[in-house]
Order: sequence, then C-alpha cells, then structure tokens
Amino acid sequence: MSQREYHIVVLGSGGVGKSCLTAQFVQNVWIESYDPTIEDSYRKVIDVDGRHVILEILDTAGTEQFKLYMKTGQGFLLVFSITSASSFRELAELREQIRRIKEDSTVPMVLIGNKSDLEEDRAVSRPRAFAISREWNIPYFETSARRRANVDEAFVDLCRQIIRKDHDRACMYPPDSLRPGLSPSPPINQSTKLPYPNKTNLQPYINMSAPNANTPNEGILGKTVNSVANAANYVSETVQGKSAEAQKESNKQQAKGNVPGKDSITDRASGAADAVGDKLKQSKHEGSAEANKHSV
Ligand SMILES: Nc1nc2c(ncn2[C@@H]2O[C@H](COP(=O)(O)OP(=O)(O)OP(=O)(O)O)[C@@H](O)[C@H]2O)c(=O)[nH]1
Repeated sequence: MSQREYHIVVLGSGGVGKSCLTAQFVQNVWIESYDPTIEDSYRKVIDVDGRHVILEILDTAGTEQFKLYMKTGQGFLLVFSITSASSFRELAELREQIRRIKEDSTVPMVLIGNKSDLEEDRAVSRPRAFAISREWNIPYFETSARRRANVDEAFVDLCRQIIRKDHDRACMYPPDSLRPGLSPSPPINQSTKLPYPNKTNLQPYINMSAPNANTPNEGILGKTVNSVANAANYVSETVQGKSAEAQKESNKQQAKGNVPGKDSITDRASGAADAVGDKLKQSKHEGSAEANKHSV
C-alpha cells in the first residue's frame, strides 16, 4: 500500500492548547504544565479510510510568524480556546494569511474550540463559533485536550480533507497531461520539507497504544466523523528526546533575543533551532515515561 506524507500545521494564539492537543493526538498523553512552544514537529502514521498516511505535524508558537509554515503546510488546525474571545477573533487574520499566501481559497482547515471542559469559563458561544465555521465553510469541533475529547476526530477530518484535495488535484493534473515547457506543480505528497529541525536527530519510532477509542464523544459539533475507529488503526509515532534544562532555557532565551550579543536574526534562528531540538527531545522523554507508566 502506498504511503502518502502530509504536512499539518497547528495554529492559534499562545496558550489555547495547541501543544496539548498535538501531544494527545500523537502520544496519547496529557501535559498539565504550560511551557510556551517555540516550534515542535511530530510524525505519526495513521490509517484513514484504508489509506496509510504519514503525518508531519508542526506545533507552532502562538507568537510566531507563520509564513513559512503556511507555504508548505497542506492542512491547518485553527485553534482557539472557548475561554478566550480574543483567541477566537485572532483566527480570522490567520485564515486570511493562509489563503493569501497559498493563493487558494479551499485550503483544508478545521476550526477547533479547545478547553471544552471549562464550560463555566466559556467566552465564545457555540452558535458564534458555528456561524464562523459556516461562513468559512470548514468544520467546527469543540475539543478538550485535557479529557481527550474530539481530538482524533478533528485531526482525522483534516486528513480526509487533504486526501480529497490531493485526489482531486491528481485527477486534474494526471502526469501525462503536462506538456513540454510547462513546469509541473510538485505532487502534494512530496511537498517541500517544512522548516523542521534536523530530522537526522530523530529517534526511532516509539510504538505506543492506540488512542482511546472509548472516550465519550463530548459534543462533536461539526459533522459526525467516524474517525475514532480509523484513529484506532493508528500505527506508530515518533517524537524526540530530552536534553539538559539549562541548555534548553538558554537556547530559548537566545531564540527570543534575550541574550546580549546573541540577538541577531541569525543568533536567534540558531537558538530557536537548538531550542526546537530540546523541546522535541523532551517530548520523547515524557512520552516514553507516560508509555511506561501505562504499561505498568
Ligand atoms: N482545562 C484545559 N486546559 C487545557 C486544555 N488544553 C490545554 N490546556 C492548558 O492550557 C495551557 C496551555 O496549553 P498549551 O498546549 O501549552 O498551549 P499552546 O497553544 O501550545 O501555547 P503556546 O505554546 O504558547 O503557543 C496549559 O496549562 C494546558 O494545561 C484543555 O483542553 N482543557
């Protein structure tokens, strides 16, 4: 069976739960503490409707410039917190940027209202979120990373959209339809690498249990998606390991431009790259620990 590789980008304001959602989807773990992301990438293999799909998931920083991600990403999770009206409002601009940069008005996207377990603190009503999702013509899911509610559904819906678009595109541009002199668009499944950290540092796959297919479906608000079963066909995932905390913090500070004498764009980029490596390594460590805990 052929394996296609798709690039997913998780976008949204800082603190809305992008990392927690990604960690739940990829590693099946809950992260309580808040450690602002610089940039993390994850790899996961799943079956979607019988198709073997490799996902590269980029968890972005809430304050980052997203242009590069937007160019190479094929599907986008637009995440806000239901407890933060500003995080909801900020998505409109992000969506516009994606459409502008990709010069495409039908980019696969999913709107996610996260932290649905905090109903008492809700600041964005369901009808309001629904209205926007209808206006944007994309599905809306209310998720709780904490309770692992609707997490698989949202990711798998996005995968379906990407696969559909890939398929439509392949039909529109079959290989033999290209005439000499025409430069072909790159096949979607071989898209340019995202600005991910050095993959040569990637650890081997860690085999973990399938996502919890028995989690009650708490208020799936978009279309009904029979994706839990698909997600349960999940095969494996990779995350990367941990490095020294002090070095990690120093890399982060450098990336943020807080280290005197190391605050040029190049220094910051280098700090960011190192910090990304640190963070990824940490994820693996935590993932392994959690997996071990579960297997006891
Ligand atoms: N109650 C609740 N808290 C959540 C949920 N998801 C995330 N959080 C908490 O919200 C905080 C921020 O979560 P992150 O996943 O780090 O947020 P983020 O969007 O990745 O933040 P940045 O890295 O700054 O962009 C953490 O303290 C999480 O524990 C959720 O579904 N429910």
